[in-house]
Amino acid sequence: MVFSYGIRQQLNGKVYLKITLPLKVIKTYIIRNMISTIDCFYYTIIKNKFKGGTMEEKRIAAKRAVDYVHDGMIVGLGTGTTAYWAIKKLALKVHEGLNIKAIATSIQSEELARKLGISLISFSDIDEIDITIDGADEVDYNFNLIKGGGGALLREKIVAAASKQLVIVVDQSKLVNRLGLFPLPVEIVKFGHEVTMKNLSKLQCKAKLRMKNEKVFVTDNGNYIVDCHFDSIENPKELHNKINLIPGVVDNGLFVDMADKVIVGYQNGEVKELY
Ligand SMILES: O=C(CO)[C@H](O)[C@H](O)COP(=O)(O)O
Repeated sequence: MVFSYGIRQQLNGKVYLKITLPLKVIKTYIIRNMISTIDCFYYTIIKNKFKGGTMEEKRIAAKRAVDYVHDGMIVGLGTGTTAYWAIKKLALKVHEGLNIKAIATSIQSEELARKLGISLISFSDIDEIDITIDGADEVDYNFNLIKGGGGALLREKIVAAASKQLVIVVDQSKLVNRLGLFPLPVEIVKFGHEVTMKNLSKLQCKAKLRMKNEKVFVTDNGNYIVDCHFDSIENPKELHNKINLIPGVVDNGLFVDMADKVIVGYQNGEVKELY
C-alpha cells in the first residue's frame, strides 16, 4: 500500500495535515465499511426474521462456495440471506483483483452486487453461466430442492438452468429426508389467480396466496406467489411437472436434478460438501 502523509499546508494562518491515498485504497476502505454496515443490518434485523439455522452457518457455507469461483468466470448470484454472504465474499475478492462478471437472480441481489462493485452482465451478452451460488429452503439427499422462500424462484431457475455448475449453500437445518415441510412456492400470473389457486389445491395441498405487509406479494416479474402446503412430497419430479401444467402457473420452486454440489454449514463451524 502506497500512501503519503505529513504534508503540512498553511491556509489562513491555520495548519492542515494533507493525507494522500491512492484511489484504490480509498475505494477498498469504503467498500469494506459498506460491507460491514450491511452485515450489521443482516445480523440485527434479518437474523431474527428467518427460520432455520444461524447466520454463521450460512456464512461459512457461502464462503466455501466462493472458493470455486475463478478469474474470468461468469457467476450467477442467488437470492436470500445465504446468497448474501456469497455476494459479499465475492465482492471482497473482486476488490482484491478477482475478475468476474455476474448475473443476479433478483433485483435485490442485483442492487447489492452493484453497490459492492461487482460487474453485472445480462443474458444478451452471454450463452451460459460458469457457476451459480444460491441458497435453498429444503434440500433432500438426492439434491432435489425447494426454493422460492424469498420469492425469486423463477429467475433463480432460469439462471440455474443456464449454469454449467449450480452450487447450493445451506445451513444444516435445510437438509431433509423428504421435501415438503417447507411450503412449496409457486409463481402464478395475476390474471385468474383465483382459479389457478383452486387447481393447485386439487393436488392435495393447502394453497395460500403470499402476502407482505398486508398486501399481496408481487415478484420481480410482476406475478403472485402461492405457498402450497403439502407437508410431504413423495415424488418431486412428478409434482413439479403436474404443477407446471396448470394454466396460469409460471413455474414452481421444485428444482429437480439441477444442483451439482451442496455445501452445508454446521453449528460447530464445520463445513461439508455433498456431491
Ligand atoms: O430460494 C430462495 C429465494 O427465492 C432462497 O435461496 C431461499 O429462500 C433460502 O433463503 P435463505 O438463504 O435466506 O435461508
